[in-house]
Amino acid sequence: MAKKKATKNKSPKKARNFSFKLNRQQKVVLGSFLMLFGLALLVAFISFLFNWQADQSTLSEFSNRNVEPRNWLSKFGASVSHFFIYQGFGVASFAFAFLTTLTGIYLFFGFKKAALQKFWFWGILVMIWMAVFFGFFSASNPLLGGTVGYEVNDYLQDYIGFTGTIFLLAFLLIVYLVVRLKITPEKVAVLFRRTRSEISEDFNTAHSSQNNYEPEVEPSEEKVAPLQEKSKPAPTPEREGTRKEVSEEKTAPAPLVIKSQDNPDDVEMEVSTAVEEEEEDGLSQKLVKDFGEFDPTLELKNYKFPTLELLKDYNANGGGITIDQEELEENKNRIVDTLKNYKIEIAQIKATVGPTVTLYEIIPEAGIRISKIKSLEDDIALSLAALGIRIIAPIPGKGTIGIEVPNKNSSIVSMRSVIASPRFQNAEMELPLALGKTISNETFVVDLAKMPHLLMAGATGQGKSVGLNAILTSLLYSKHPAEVKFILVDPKKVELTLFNKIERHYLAKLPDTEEAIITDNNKVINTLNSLCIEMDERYELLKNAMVRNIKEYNVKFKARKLNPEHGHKFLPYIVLVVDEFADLIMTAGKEVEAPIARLAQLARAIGIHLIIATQRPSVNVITGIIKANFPARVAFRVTSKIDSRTILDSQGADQLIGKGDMLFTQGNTLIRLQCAFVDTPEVDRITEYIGSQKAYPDAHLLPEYSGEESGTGIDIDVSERDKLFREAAEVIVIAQQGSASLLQRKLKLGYNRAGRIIDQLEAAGIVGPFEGSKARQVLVQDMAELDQLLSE
Ligand SMILES: Nc1ncnc2c1ncn2[C@@H]1O[C@H](COP(=O)(O)OP(=O)(O)OP(=O)(O)O)[C@@H](O)[C@H]1O
Repeated sequence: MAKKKATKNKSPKKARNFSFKLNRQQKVVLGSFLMLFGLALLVAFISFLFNWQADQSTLSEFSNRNVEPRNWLSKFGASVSHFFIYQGFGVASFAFAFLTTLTGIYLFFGFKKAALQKFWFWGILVMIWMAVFFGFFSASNPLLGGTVGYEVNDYLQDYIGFTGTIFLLAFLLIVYLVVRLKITPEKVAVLFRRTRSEISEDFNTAHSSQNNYEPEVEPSEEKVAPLQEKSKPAPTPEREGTRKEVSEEKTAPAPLVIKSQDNPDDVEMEVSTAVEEEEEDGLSQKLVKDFGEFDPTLELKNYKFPTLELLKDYNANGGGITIDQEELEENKNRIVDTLKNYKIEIAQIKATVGPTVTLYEIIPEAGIRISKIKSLEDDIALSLAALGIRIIAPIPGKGTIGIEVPNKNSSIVSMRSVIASPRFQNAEMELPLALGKTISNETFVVDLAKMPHLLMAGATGQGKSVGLNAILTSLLYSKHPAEVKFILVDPKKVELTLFNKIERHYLAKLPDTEEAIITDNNKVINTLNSLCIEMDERYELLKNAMVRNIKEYNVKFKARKLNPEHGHKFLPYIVLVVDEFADLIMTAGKEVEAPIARLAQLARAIGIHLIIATQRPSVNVITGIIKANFPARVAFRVTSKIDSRTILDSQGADQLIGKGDMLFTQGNTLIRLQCAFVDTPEVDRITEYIGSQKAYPDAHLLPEYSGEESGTGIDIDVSERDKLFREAAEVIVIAQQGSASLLQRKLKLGYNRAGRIIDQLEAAGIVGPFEGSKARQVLVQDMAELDQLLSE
């Protein structure tokens, strides 16, 4: 709109009214004049350097046509040069000739004028500086500093002395280098380092004599680009200077050419439109050029990722998978015999030995019904005298039937082995999780960002907590503290405490809370609601940045295309981990279910991911709405087929053997995995290693959420008051303490009901508004006052 308006206003008619607005022809004429005039000055100045003494006597006889100066531009050249060089700025006057020529070029080609103004501003300052600098030597050669240089230098020396003048000039030089050429000590250091490495590279490759000046420029320029991409310090000042000019020259004429082709008569307004666009886009490029890409890790730039040595190597002590030929043969024979008893002939059998389970793949003879084999599950288990046999009929995508038989001696899948595996190390994922190893002993890595939430279930002691630790460890080994934040909910109070050590690196919490790890279920509600606010804020940022997800947003932010002054900031991923979800649902019910469902439905695009673990995978814990939004699920061993169905929508989890044996699904197929094992001492070492490093001043703060209870104007109908309202009021007034937990204890209420009564008491004016972690103020002093209030 604005552009259109500007374009419309600048009609050619109007433009003609302003004498300083030149049309294209005028610009070309004036440009060519200035170019040639600048070149003439250059020629005259050069000639003056050689002939100034001989020509000096001719200056006073300008009108005498018989006098012929030696200057290549005759009388004009001698006079102008004398004026600029001798009486003016000395050799620094060459800058004037250069600036004039440059102005001509800009007008001739129609480049944008903003850059030109800068050239003149800085050019004149440089000219004066050089004149004063050369003023030191004017006594031996008056051409060096010119009269201006000599006089100013002399003047300065009178007042601040020789040394003072040198200091002043040195300071001005530094100002120029820093402000104009943007040279900083860091950049010089980088230049120095790079030049050194380039020299040694050149030395190593031993380029022959072809390696003259020109080809050398190319490769070094090429090297600059990737360096900048990687947000490393900017290129050398000289190169940067030239790059800037080149880019200005390259970008500026482009619109002109297009416009002049489009509409040759109306060049002026077209050019001004183009400049507007240029500057918008140019700013981010310039910022990236000047400061490199935004680096979110800069604040903790010396942060060191935990090393592999912190993890125990279980395979070092004779661990690892051992193939027991005898056991394999025995199991094979039993499978074949059992099936034979039921008249099922086998065409082929193949075994794949995994860490805890061996998969026997069988191809039955033609004409055998798969359901028949499936129904023999218990019989096969009986004949093999083994627990945890699972029959997969057929194995998806393979056309075979799988029988999984637990190994007599299972081997531990160490966290170290999965973290060190190339699959994890080279994973190009946003949030890689090394969950464990598959039955064919391949490391299994998934991207939490793609899941986008994970539901975990398993009976007590089957490996859930180890699984959660493995997930958190994976993220600690792959993500910088600036890139991911955890919110840990641990009602058991003991499982995740170790992560307290990394509070100021990796954890997020509500403002004004002391502990980052949430152990109180009541506080979870506030955190979840605060996360919903964070989600809404992030969506707003994404909308303003016109991107669809957090990845695109952060890429744009790193490229400095989003202005932090407009509220934009680098967004870390947020991973919410709830260790005992059943407990939470029991105490807070709908109040947690609603925000969890909302987050699960909407948070995927903005980088909030939920990992929810539960011992009791019953339908009132994992409700339909939660299940629908958690397509990725992990089941450790559960106690019943019904539990298995609740979590996986199919049986199988009840046939697992425990100790980290698990089934993973992200849709249709079930994958059997042995979870990576990470022990408490290992987690302790990792968190200690991270915690001992420099941290942020505080944990990542979530948006403030004051709690719904604080809602002013709670308007509750008297008829809707709880049956226990009066008793509750009495308890509160007697104790003079307005807390829901007091009501819970005294009246044996659930948290929800107690909270509702507190709301009603607030509406009745008996207690004050919600005050964060403090109990509410009781507004009624004694029972008499309460009686009076209630009778009213
Ligand atoms: N991946 C694994 N590999 C080997 N052993 C494991 C693995 N996971 C768990 N175990 C064994 O099982 C034990 C119990 O695991 P864990 O504490 O994770 O169970 P849990 O499901 O969290 O139990 P609870 O719900 O009672 O906390 C561990 O101490 C460990 O000995």
